[in-house]
Amino acid sequence: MSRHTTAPVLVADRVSVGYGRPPRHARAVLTGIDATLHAGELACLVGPNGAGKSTLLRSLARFQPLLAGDVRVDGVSIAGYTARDLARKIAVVLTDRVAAGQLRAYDVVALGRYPHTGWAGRLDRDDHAVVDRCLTDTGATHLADRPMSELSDGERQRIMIARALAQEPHALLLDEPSAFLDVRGRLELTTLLLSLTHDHGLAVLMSTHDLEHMMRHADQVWLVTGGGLRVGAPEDLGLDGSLQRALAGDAVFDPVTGAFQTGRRPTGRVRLIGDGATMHWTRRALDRAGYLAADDATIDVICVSGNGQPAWLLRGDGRQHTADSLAALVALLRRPD
Ligand SMILES: Nc1ncnc2c1ncn2[C@@H]1O[C@H](COP(=O)(O)OP(=O)(O)OP(=O)(O)O)[C@@H](O)[C@H]1O
Repeated sequence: MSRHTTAPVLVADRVSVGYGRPPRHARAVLTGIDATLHAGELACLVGPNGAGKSTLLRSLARFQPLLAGDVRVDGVSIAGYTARDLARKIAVVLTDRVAAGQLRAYDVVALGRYPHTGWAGRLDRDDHAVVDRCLTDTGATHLADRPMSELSDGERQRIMIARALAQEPHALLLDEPSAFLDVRGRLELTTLLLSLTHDHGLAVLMSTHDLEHMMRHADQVWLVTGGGLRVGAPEDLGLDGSLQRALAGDAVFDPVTGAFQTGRRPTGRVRLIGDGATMHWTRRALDRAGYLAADDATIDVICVSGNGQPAWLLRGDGRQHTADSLAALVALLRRPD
């Protein structure tokens, strides 16, 4: 499928989710949700702790009943699917630990084929090929023979994603899939999800607290705010202040860098001169140390190169020093002479 496939796969129509029995004993966590997940789209579900992200994901996949409204997948209400047919449409990776006993990782991924196999659950050659492919795609081939009970959190997460992919669903819902992954694992997961969505047309909705990932890669953000949901491109939600209001608390969302920063006020100002990577990391070090880069500041910090090594010249207010590291530069700035 092409990168620009935009057919709606999952549509939430005036949905309320929560706990208890409607109407009298229900406690709604989120209400009035209208949202559409499209083929070929990576959507990130974000919001503060306890806002209702897991509850929404579980409800969209019919793991718990809706309090109101309807969810349609490929045009049909989820209430109208058999469990087996729904599993061909939606796969879910939750954070709950599964009791896999002494099952090997391969067997767990093979369980993902259940919507496609006969009642006996016997896998044919094509099914095994799918399982192998899903293990390869998730970088988990080397784990295939290991018992699930012996896997690390990150390794188990890969297997659970492989299992979900083995269902060959149209929509994949993941609850904080990167929570246990190391830096390399996170990058590989991002690459995998972008390939599944943009190259193969899968619709993916994942909850995350990794805002940098969201800002960089999400086609759409599902932002939980005020007991409801606001959907938009990450940049639009950054520009109109929605991310700041919903997520930042005391932190400040910098609409220029797309990053969240603490609400600490800068303690000094410098004029920063330089370019490239040295300039980038210098700005970060100064920012962390509480110095704002401003063109009208009376102290210059000049990024220079000495013998191919970065170095810095600090000049102004009657003093001039050089520093051979950013730590030294920050120490000089803080020195009260
Ligand atoms: N089984 C349950 N019964 C009743 N209330 C629940 C149940 N599970 C969660 N809740 C409540 O529903 C609300 C939303 O919880 P949920 O786990 O969906 O939030 P979340 O956005 O996923 O949070 P986090 O970012 O911390 O994972 C919370 O107030 C939580 O206490």
